[in-house]
Amino acid sequence: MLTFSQKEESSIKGTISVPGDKSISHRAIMLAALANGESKIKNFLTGEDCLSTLQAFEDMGVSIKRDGQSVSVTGEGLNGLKEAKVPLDLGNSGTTTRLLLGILAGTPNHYCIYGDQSLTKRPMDRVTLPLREMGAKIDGREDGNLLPISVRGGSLKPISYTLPINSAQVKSSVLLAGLFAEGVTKVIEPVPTRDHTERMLKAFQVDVTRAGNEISLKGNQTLIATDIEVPGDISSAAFFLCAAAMKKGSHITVKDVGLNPTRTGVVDVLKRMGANLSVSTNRYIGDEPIGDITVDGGNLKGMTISGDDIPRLIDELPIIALVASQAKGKTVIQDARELRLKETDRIQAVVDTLSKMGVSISGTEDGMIIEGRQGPLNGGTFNSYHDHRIGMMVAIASLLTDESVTLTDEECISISYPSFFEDFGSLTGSHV
Ligand SMILES: O=C(O)C1=C[C@@H](OP(=O)(O)O)[C@@H](O)[C@H](O)C1
Ligand SMILES: C=C(OP(=O)(O)O)C(=O)O
Repeated sequence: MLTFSQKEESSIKGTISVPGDKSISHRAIMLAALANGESKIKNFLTGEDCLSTLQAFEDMGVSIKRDGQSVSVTGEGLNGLKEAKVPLDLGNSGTTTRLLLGILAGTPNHYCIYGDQSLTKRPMDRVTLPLREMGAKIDGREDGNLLPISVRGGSLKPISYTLPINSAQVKSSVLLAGLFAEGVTKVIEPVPTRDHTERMLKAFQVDVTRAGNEISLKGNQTLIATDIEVPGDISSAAFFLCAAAMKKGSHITVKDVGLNPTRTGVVDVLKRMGANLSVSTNRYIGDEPIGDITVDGGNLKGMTISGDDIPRLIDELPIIALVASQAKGKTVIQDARELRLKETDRIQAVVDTLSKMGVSISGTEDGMIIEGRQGPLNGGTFNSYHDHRIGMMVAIASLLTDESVTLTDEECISISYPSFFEDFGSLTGSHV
């Protein structure tokens, strides 16, 4: 339990670097484990989700050494994974589960996977259905939709798969299974989703091509070990970018953050809301752009966020909803039904939390409608719903009230941002 007691007039100031990107850290361990030779990963995210990925591959016999944020992985090629002696515990991580299922589908061993209470409720048929179509034997509760799930993979045939939902996890799962299939696997994505898997496969010298919205990959290619530096996570940076944008007098810079255009929806939305924000792309690490984002606090206006914007900021929607509560006019979020299937039902959690803080907000089937109020919020005691992004939203909301805000079950924030409270303290000058 944590209590925040900032003053309403306090602004946030300073320069930070946020921890490594969660999506990229997962993929770095996975691809390095499937490669031949030693890959060194710098700035690996030591959040619990990525540690679940690391542990799962160690359990499958991959030699992994970690020293803080530096990880060395020695892969033995596509067929190098061993049968694990234990069921694989994937904790709270949807990305680990869905991407790993793609890999296990191609591996001729038997595996059992399970996770925490939240992960056990999340739908897996979005990947188990196409993976079964490719030939994997998968079983689990609700006919393979819910964990625990068991897999016996091997002898996959390629498919051409049009994503029924706009999900990078599903795209990546099918592409990773495609590495093991005889022939060319194709994934068609009607709306672009984060493309870290495709970019990183190229870094491991896999020939993966894109023509329009169709991504193709031939099976049985050799992944060549490579070194990877993980950019800062823009989804973590978003909490402080949003905080600064809505607090007048604020001025912050987040350095060395990933600027992959499939992830920068939050930057575009803040700009469209009128935020004073500048981005400089400094360099590429691997195929991923990286740079600094500076934002000054000011007046914001409401807007509609929908369609192709959604996958580019899906994890940022809780904090964007909070920003909307401080903007002038109404903000409408649509086409974000997926939010109901995250670590918790994020539409319900955001609506309940912000309503209790005094915001006029309502949930819809696929989004939220938020009336800007531009006044101080109510304090009180709030729960994270065991969802890291809801917990961080509450912490940032505490900057918008002069009443005290207490957050319970805050430990879950270390799932994606283990040093969140240090950065919060350094930018707000407060000790929590
Ligand atoms: O591929 C990834 O690394 C992720 C994809 C997104 O999920 P969906 O693919 O389910 O939209 C996102 O919400 C998640 O935090 C990470
Ligand atoms: C939805 C998220 O992650 P995952 O799906 O990997 O649990 C998230 O980090 O917000």
